[in-house]
Amino acid sequence: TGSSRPQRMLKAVQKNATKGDPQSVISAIDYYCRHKEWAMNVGDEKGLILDSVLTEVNPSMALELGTYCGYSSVRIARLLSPNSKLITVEFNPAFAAIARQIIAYAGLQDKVTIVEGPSADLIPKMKERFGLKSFDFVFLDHWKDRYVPDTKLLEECGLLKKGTVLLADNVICPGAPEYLKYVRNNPRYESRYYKSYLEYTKAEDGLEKSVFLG
Ligand SMILES: Nc1ncnc2c1ncn2CCOCCNC(=O)c1cc(-c2ccc(F)cc2)cc(O)c1O
Ligand SMILES: [Mg+2]
Repeated sequence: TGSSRPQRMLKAVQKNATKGDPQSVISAIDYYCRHKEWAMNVGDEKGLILDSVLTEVNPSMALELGTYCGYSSVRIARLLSPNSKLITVEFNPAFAAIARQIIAYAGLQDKVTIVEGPSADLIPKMKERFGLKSFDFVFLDHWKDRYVPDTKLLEECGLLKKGTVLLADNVICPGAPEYLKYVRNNPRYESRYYKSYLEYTKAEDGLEKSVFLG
């Protein structure tokens, strides 16, 4: 059997990016996915919005749900201050294996912890496993029908604090309509939509930024 799309993406990084240079890893993936083979990375256009929200929040502890090949893990980790950390959760072991190699190629392995398994099982174990109190920033990019249950779970597990920023990918395409209803009609969140485009396409998509008010 041949290679997988994630394996071909890793090869493109190893061929076209510079080891230890996160921006070159990001550019190599964006070039490959725009000109050779589409893949479900947050991409360069929504990636600029992610960058600007991250720079504003400057999180000490960040959580990502849905690692895929590690593109957004690299985008997030490259902007973290020293001693700040990213925990990223991936369900699919094959994706996690590629992500680990792409994150290491970017030289960001010391800032990123990849945890494999379903978010529903892992979120309740976060405090004890990582000795953390709460997250300052959460990037939701996993199964779109898990956005609401996992947000509720984060609340119930006391992993959100006043001011924690949730940023959700794909709220238009593939869409997360239940999530938009949940955060927009909820007095505990201050929500805002950033209109953009589905990665590497002209289709509409966007990010929803929701600040937890405590
Ligand atoms: N419970 C869990 N815990 C941990 N990990 C978990 C989990 N459950 C699942 N996973 C990992 C699943 O990751 C994939 C989720 N992402 C997407 O499905 C996605 C799809 C498109 C897309 C596809 C086709 C089109 F035509 C148009 C758009 C674009 C995107 O930007 C996407 O993000
Ligand atoms: Mg996405």
